[in-house]
Amino acid sequence: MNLYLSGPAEKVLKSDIEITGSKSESNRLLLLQALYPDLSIDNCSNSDDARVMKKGLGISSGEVDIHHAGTAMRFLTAYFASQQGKEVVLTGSKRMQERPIEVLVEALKDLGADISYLKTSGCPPIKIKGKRLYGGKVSLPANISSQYISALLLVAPRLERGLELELIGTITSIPYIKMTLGLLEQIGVGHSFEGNIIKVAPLDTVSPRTLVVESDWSSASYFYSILALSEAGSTIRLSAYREHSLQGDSILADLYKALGVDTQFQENSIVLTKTSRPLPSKIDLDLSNAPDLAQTLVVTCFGLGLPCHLSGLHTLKIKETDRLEALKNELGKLGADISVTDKSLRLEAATSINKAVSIATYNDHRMAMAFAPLALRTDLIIDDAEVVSKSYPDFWKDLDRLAFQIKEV
Ligand SMILES: O=C(O)C1=C[C@@H](OP(=O)(O)O)[C@@H](O)[C@H](O)C1
Ligand SMILES: C=C(OP(=O)(O)O)C(=O)O
Repeated sequence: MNLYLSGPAEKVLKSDIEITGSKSESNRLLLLQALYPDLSIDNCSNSDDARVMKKGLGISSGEVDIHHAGTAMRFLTAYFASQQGKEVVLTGSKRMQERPIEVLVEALKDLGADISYLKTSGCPPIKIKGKRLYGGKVSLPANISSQYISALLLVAPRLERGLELELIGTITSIPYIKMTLGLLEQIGVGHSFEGNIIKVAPLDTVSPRTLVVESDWSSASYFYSILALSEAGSTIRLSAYREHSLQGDSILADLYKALGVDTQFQENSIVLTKTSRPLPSKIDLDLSNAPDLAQTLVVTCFGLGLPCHLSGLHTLKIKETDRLEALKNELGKLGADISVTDKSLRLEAATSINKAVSIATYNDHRMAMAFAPLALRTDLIIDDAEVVSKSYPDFWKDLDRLAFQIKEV
């Protein structure tokens, strides 16, 4: 499905939008619920990634295809490795079969797991024969993906000796590790994170309780971008959000202040308002703690005609696609002067935007959603627009609520 997008006829935007639960929190809680069945989950994400996570947790033998879901692949690997008597094959999309998992597999093997590669060494598909793992100390590189660390932490309280992780190298995507520890804390798991050592204590049972997933801040980023590109006075209420979030992408509220968008926390919502504040002369950010915001931010800057330099992007090359190359190609088609390295991106101030360009999305939900706000500046076509379902299946419906003009072509 390719969609032709134009901006709303009414220039001042106003809408209320309910966003589905965070996919990161949901996939962690789904795993914790499998380990502690007394847990219940409210506002669980309706994303494909949460759906495949549930499906994976429901099997005890045979193959499960987790498509493009990085967290599901990594979290289920740790789960099945520690489930005695279960024997499964975890596979995924063509891209998933290129996304590295060796760091996690090696750490689990050090703990006694039985995991083998079925195609390419270091990547899915993998065969896992579940064993009783006892836990203890293990070291692993921390500069490739935090998901390996979260995967180990999530199963840690179920291991007899708990876990002591030594993180080697610069730790990337730290807020996601803290989110994992924050959720463990909510169910009563003892832990510490000092320097490069994380310790998790064992826990046998939890008392029955319901954990409420906050809505997804990465999904909120597209509305921040829309507001940044809209007329002063435009306002959007998003729910359900909390002022004290476990999600690192809640840094959006600060980042977009510089781009003219104010955030007010009201009960369970955030109210975003576009102000008439003057823009800075350039944006320069290190996004190693919020890698999923890179695409949104660079497209906003392009639409605003602002130069921007983003660093800390070393994880982008191994996500749903090589996001640095994808951004360079697609912004380039729109007329941007953009250059990338393997960990940074530089965009020069745009003076014009090419019209009716088709934006390829590379099986990456964030390519589709990050480019959509540009319809406020020029008509554009988003190819394979259904990719959004990986994290935000209702994205196009919600854009329609904002009166964007959307036509299937
Ligand atoms: O743990 C998580 O839920 C995630 C961690 C991040 O990945 P990396 O740690 O690989 O950067 C992030 O990009 C991804 O969307 C979700
Ligand atoms: C990188 C992402 O997801 P994952 O790694 O879980 O596939 C994402 O949602 O931007």
